[in-house]
Amino acid sequence: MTAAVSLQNVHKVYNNLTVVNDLSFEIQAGEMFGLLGPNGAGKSTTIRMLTTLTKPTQGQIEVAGFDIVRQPLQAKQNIGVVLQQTSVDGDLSVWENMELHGRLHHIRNPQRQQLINQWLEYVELADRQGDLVKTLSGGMKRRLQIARALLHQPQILFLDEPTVGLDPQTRRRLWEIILDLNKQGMTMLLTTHYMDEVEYLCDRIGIMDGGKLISLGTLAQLKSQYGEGLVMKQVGDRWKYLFFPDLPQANAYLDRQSDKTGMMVRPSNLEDIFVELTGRQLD
Ligand SMILES: Nc1ncnc2c1ncn2[C@@H]1O[C@H](COP(=O)(O)OP(=O)(O)OP(=O)(O)O)[C@@H](O)[C@H]1O
Repeated sequence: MTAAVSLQNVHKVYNNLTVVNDLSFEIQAGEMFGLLGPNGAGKSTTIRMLTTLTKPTQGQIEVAGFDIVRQPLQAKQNIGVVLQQTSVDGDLSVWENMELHGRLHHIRNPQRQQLINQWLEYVELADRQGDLVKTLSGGMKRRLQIARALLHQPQILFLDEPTVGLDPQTRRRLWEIILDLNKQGMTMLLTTHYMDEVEYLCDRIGIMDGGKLISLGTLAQLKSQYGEGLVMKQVGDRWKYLFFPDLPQANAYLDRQSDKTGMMVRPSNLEDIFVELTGRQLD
């Protein structure tokens, strides 16, 4: 497999503050990669560098085989971007937003019209094509952003917190779209605060904290690294977590305790691993 995205020793410094600190990882073609981390971890800054919106202070980034500093235009032609702030123009119609993006990417007619139709159908917005974007719901705006990001047929899609602020049903609908695109071969990187989102969607997970990548692997790898069985022990008003390689060993530990008050056993999950790694809960 070829690396679709590659970061080598990437740093980003704002006003003497290092917000991305020596980040190195690769995303393979066709992979769905999730960057998870608390507020301020550096996820958005990483996505902004990967999508050429800001330059790394140090280090090398290649996207679709192009260096993002030396070949930003070629890199941009190969990526689609859905950022946190809904960046679709509310005073233009759905169709006009797509049309504008198509023109900016020099997609000629009739292909432009055909692609606009195709992607609006795909995200189920064809019947709203004449409506002003400001009349759409949050979920519809996000679907429009995705359709627009796909219009120039990128190989890699970057999604910065794609489901933040959406109701559970709308999140599910977006997840289905994201999974379907990935099934069609799209390489994806998404950032999120939500554990269930990465557990459901991502092949591999990178956990960031304080600008650093503190863990990287599949969910199964992370669980086997930290332990699949968990004993929770109440100490005062806090829970102490004890990891065990598997559930039977966690149960065996509990059985050996003469006083089991305030203790319980369960399989570990990503959130437990995150808390263990960072000492913090996610929002
Ligand atoms: N343009 C900027 N100038 C100065 N500092 C910045 C700038 N952009 C981001 N930062 C700082 O960089 C750090 C990382 O921010 P970033 O937005 O990348 O984190 P994040 O993991 O995406 O957080 P969130 O989940 O809240 O979006 C923060 O301390 C933030 O204040």
